[in-house]
Amino acid sequence: MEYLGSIEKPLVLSGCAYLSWKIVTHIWSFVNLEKEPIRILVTGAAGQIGYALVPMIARGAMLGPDQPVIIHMLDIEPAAEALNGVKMELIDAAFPLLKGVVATTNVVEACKDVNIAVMVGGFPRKEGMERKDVMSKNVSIYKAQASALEQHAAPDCKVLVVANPANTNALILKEFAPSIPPKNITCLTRLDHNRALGQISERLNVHVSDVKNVIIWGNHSSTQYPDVNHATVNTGNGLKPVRELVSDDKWLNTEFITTVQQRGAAIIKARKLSSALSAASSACDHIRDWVLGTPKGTWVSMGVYSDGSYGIQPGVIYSFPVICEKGEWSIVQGLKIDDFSREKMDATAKELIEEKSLAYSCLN
Ligand SMILES: NC(=O)C1=CN([C@@H]2O[C@H](COP(=O)(O)OP(=O)(O)OC[C@H]3O[C@@H](n4cnc5c(N)ncnc54)[C@H](O)[C@@H]3O)[C@@H](O)[C@H]2O)C=CC1
Ligand SMILES: O=C([O-])CC(=O)C(=O)O
Repeated sequence: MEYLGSIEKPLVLSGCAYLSWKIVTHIWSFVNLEKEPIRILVTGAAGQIGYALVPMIARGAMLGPDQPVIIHMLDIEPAAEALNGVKMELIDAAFPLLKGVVATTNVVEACKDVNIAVMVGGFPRKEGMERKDVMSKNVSIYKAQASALEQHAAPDCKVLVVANPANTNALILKEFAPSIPPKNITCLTRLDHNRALGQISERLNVHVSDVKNVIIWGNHSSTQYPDVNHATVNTGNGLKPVRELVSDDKWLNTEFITTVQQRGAAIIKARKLSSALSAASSACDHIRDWVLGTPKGTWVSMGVYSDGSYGIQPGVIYSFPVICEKGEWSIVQGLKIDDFSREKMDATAKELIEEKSLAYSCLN
């Protein structure tokens, strides 16, 4: 600056200061720019999963801490008063991200312009029942709600079916909403995936976030196959295969599998109610990863329409390992499948094919 005279120097300095101030305010205006709210439908919102799920969504657990949301809640007429109570509590909790609440028993109003639909509404199974025992009651709900979603939701709406039998309800929804792209219809097996991570973490006494890449194949039922053949643990000294660390194939091939398969029943036995907080939390995980992407090197399990990968015939919603990027899931390809896995993957596929024909017979 030596070459500047006493008049130019203050002018240049104040010019620089002005420019810096402009840059800072410009960046700040971007940082502060509030995103448009996303509309999220929760059906069965007056039920126990709904009651756990809506505050998680309103707190940002599903779409992140800077994403405003408008929650649409649907339930049936007998639950209208309870639903209104949930709405009152959402207002009372003064969630900063919550920009609006629609609480209704009208399916058209509920589906209007929603970007994400979490379908929890239905009848839960009770102690001693299999998930397919609630089939006849629930598939007809999913047939009816398919057309409402197709006609009134946002065109790119992402759908997650939670209510049981989750895979088959999702399939019925897909079949009766032909204009919704099949890739936008999924079902929840993330709870099973998280349960498998939890069991490994307990067994190895490592933190659950250090365990990754378990797989749930197939149906969200007692035939599902929780597979650890590709799972790893971050030991702090690199990634090690779960099989090597557990070093007990007998446990991994028997008790581990049945514990995960039967965990829903164990919760029902203990609580006399089905899993609600873990189901709600896993539903948030499912949508968050789908919309915002899976972390690099990590896959998750999602029930998606089979494209024939791993020899699973198209025509069923089957849980696969997926990675998500830019709002799209894709099935992880090329994993080696041994004979033990093959048999279990086929058994759960067979159950889904049977469930499909049972579902259709319930609808006729
Ligand atoms: N995929 C998964 O990982 C899990 C699935 N589930 C399933 O989720 C479903 C919900 O479970 P909970 O919340 O415990 O049951 P819940 O009985 O407490 O709540 C279900 C709600 O759905 C409502 N509902 C019934 N018919 C409806 C309709 N046509 N439209 C809108 N709402 C309707 C009910 O009035 C009730 O408020 C069950 O089918 C259960 O088996 C439960 C846990 C995990
Ligand atoms: O077992 C049930 O009926 C509820 C459920 O789907 C689960 O907890 O996984």
